[in-house]
Amino acid sequence: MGNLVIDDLSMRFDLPNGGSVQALKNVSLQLAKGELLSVLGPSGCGKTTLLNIVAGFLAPTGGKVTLNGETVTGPGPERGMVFQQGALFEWMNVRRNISFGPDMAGRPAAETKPVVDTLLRTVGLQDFGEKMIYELSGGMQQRVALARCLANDPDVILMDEPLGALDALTREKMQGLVLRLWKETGKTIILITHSVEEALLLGERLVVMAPRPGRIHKEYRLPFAEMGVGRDLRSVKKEPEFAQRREEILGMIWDMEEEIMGRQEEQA
Ligand SMILES: Nc1ncnc2c1ncn2[C@@H]1O[C@H](COP(=O)(O)OP(=O)(O)OP(=O)(O)O)[C@@H](O)[C@H]1O
Repeated sequence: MGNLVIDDLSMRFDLPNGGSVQALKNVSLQLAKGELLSVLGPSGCGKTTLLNIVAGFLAPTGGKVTLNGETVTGPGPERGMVFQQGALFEWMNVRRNISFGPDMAGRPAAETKPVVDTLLRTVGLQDFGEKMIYELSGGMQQRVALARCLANDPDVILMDEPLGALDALTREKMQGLVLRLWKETGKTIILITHSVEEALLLGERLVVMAPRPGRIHKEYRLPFAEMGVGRDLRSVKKEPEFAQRREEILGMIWDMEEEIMGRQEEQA
């Protein structure tokens, strides 16, 4: 039995004009503790909706999510979320951003301080604890977001395009950090990305979703995340199997997008 069970999820949004959108239909997935799943798919295939249901921000119209046997009915500290950007508290320094969850939970400062010190070192920000968020680069801000999430010691980390706003070089460094954190912490991670390369590099499992209705189109089990731990990720991308998978998945998503365009032209 998986640690996180997504069981036959469906989500229909009712629209003000009386119509509705079937954002997800019969999506099932099981993640064992410590698995890293990346989710790819064309725009509108329900990736964010899926993550928001697992986070407990949205209630599904069908099916359910359970974590360690408990049904998810709302947000909870055992499920941490890392967004693309903008979710940090600008008016607090780095240290206070990271300790926010434990502070809110009423943990004593003397207990939290060493945890924050360790996390600052883990994400390479040991000299930046007293800085304000606006003094940091985008990559550093995402390091804070990761540390803040880890400070709550969640069982599952949900990442919605966490590296999407970063420049290419910073993004590559951060991909290495995500892999290292995954291995060091043993957390279960679901990562949404629009980048096929990122999904291949970081996902030991990868799900490609299809739109209208949002559903699982294909699932892979991949060796690259394991290969990439502690290794230059550019060398992983040079593996022949990596290039082959990249072309296969790019072609799959291209075909889906062509079909969506075709349908939109028919409707116009
Ligand atoms: N609150 C809402 N009300 C109505 N429709 C919604 C709502 N949220 C999402 N949708 C619709 O559900 C579908 C799935 O949206 P979702 O944002 O989950 O897709 P996505 O794969 O994350 O897209 P993207 O890659 O562009 O972020 C889309 O057609 C979207 O318009």
